[in-house]
Amino acid sequence: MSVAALIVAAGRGFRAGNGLPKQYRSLAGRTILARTLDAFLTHPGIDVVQVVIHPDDEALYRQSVSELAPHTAAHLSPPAYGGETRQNSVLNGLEALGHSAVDLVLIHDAARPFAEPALIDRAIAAGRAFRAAVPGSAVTDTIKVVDGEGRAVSTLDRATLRAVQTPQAFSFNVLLAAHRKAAAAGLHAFTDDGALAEWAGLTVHVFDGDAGNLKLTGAADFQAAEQRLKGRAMAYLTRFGTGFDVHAFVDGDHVWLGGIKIAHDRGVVAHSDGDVILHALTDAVLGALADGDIGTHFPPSDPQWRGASSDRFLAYAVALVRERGGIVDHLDATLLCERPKLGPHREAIRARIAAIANLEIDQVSVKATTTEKLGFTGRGEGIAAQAAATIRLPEKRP
Ligand SMILES: Nc1ccn([C@@H]2O[C@H](COP(=O)(O)OP(=O)(O)OP(=O)(O)O)[C@@H](O)[C@H]2O)c(=O)n1
Ligand SMILES: C[C@](O)(CO)[C@H](O)COP(=O)(O)O
Repeated sequence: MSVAALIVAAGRGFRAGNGLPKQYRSLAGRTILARTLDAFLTHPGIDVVQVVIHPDDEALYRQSVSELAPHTAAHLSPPAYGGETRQNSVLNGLEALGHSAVDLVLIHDAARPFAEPALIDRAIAAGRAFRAAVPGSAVTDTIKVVDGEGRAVSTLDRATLRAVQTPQAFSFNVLLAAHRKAAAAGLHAFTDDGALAEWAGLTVHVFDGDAGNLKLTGAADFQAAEQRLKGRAMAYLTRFGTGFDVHAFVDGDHVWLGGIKIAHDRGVVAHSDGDVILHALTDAVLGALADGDIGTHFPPSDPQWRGASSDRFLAYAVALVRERGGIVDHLDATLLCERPKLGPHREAIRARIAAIANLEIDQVSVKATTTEKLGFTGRGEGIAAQAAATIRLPEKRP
């Protein structure tokens, strides 16, 4: 049985304000969408993850995916485009998934980044048992029906009410048929798939939700989520890693430094593009993770890394930190050579490293020193860089 997660991320987030669609806002250094995707991509019960995005958000989507570890992101299907309403977006995602052999589908809001593995386990089990199942929690407020003037019309029996969340689990074919039927009937505004399934005549089972599975809707929700992650930050351990890299000079007309191509009267001998700053930084991040070095992850014997842009090495190492629920706090590199001079390129290099690692520029430092004409760098035989990375890793995965 193949289980798919369909993540709807095509909304505009009007109620949250802030301009940026809320699923692409950052929470403690990581976008909400990356957090949501990670929960499903790393769950062993999920075989395929389909995301539905707004056509204007391609670049934002790619940025969020770059925060995932590459081996995790490999399980993502190409994104589908959403529609005017959440319901339309779900239908588009189901149609996109229709080409894979999916039996059970979990529909989940991108705006709910705190879905715990146990909740996903419950959704899969209930979906298998009941064909249509939604997570719900008892309500603690008294709920009143009001008229257009704000007057209470009636008070509902709280004991019969449940506040419903996602992920909602359905037999794939059953939900797709119900969605097509609703669209054909001109109905497009069901606020959840459970309601649409009820309309289509299905019996929808309610299983235990999770009070922590917050949907980020208004500004206050973002503050609460930040607070929650700050609370978790108490349980983070700071780790520090160092890196060092050398390349020999040969005939050539440029060098790559910190992801920037710099005209020079020498080139470097390298399997990749020979960017000593990015290589040293990659090793520093891997060092902080205690997870081997650049050669372990990108063997020089592997022809696919010949001439490779070193951007991907650093992006990969940073994604590993984030995949483990960690945060990169600071990257610092020192270039060792007589020439080229770093000064004219320093800000461009800092900006480029910040973009590769998805950091603010004030989290990136780049410095340089000559070695007073001593040693191989002093004689102009080669170029070197050393680097340090400060990261935080959770004692317990968030
Ligand atoms: N046309 C839409 C509308 C919503 N969603 C997604 O459905 C989820 C729940 O919707 P909501 O929280 O209402 O998000 P928005 O529609 O973005 O918010 P708002 O109503 O404030 O604009 C979100 O992950 C949102 O991206 C979607 O994929 N397509
Ligand atoms: C699907 C949902 O999250 C269940 O609580 C909710 O109905 C989505 O509502 P929204 O208005 O699209 O945020």
